[in-house]
Amino acid sequence: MKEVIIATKNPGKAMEFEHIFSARGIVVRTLLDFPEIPDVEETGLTFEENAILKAEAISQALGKMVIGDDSGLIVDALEGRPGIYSARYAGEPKNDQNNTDKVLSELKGLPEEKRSARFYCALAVAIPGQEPMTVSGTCEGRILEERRGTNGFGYDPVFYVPEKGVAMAELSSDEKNKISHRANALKKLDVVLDSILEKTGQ
Ligand SMILES: O=c1nc[nH]c2c1ncn2[C@H]1C[C@H](O)[C@@H](COP(=O)(O)OP(=O)(O)OP(=O)(O)O)O1
Ligand SMILES: [Mg+2]
Repeated sequence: MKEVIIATKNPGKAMEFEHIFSARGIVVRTLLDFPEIPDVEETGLTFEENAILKAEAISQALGKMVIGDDSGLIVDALEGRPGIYSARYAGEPKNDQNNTDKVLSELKGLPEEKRSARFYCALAVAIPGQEPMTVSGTCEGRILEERRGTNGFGYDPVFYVPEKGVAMAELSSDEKNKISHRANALKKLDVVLDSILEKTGQ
């Protein structure tokens, strides 16, 4: 059975990767399966740098091909914040509820046309002894005035997806996994992933 290791401790991301890869007969393992591996410090200044930091640290620790995901929410009215600091926007320990509350309160009273935002996902592929490669994907939308829906994770309840007419957290996982920033980034990996799996024998 083919296997892909994702350098994440986020259960929401883990579920999405499992969902997308299982359709192709690939088993996903995440850091939730390796609790002994310490956290990777996200000291990069871009999503790509952080995705590489995560992928390379875990690839080195396990001696295998590993994919890192660094993602977040970019809000135009906030000059791109929370951006790479999305996970810890309202401080540490990270808390989705507090993070979304902070964005909602910062945008309070702002009219719809000024609430544009996008999700961004950078994926890095690290293979022992090789230079890492990255791909990215986005998903355009706007910030709602209050939470809607209970699916997904993170900022999904406050992110309106115009093409669907609902909040991201109101989409089924099937629907989200067709249009999300993560899915869009993964589509760009599609072409190379099969040959990588062949070469690494994973
Ligand atoms: O599809 C998404 N729907 C809603 N919110 C999302 C999504 N994708 C990323 N996000 C938010 C969650 C978190 O606030 C930040 C990611 O931060 P990020 O450091 O990449 O992930 P994380 O710390 O949760 O787990 P890990 O680093 O172990 O992969 O952006
Ligand atoms: Mg993180």
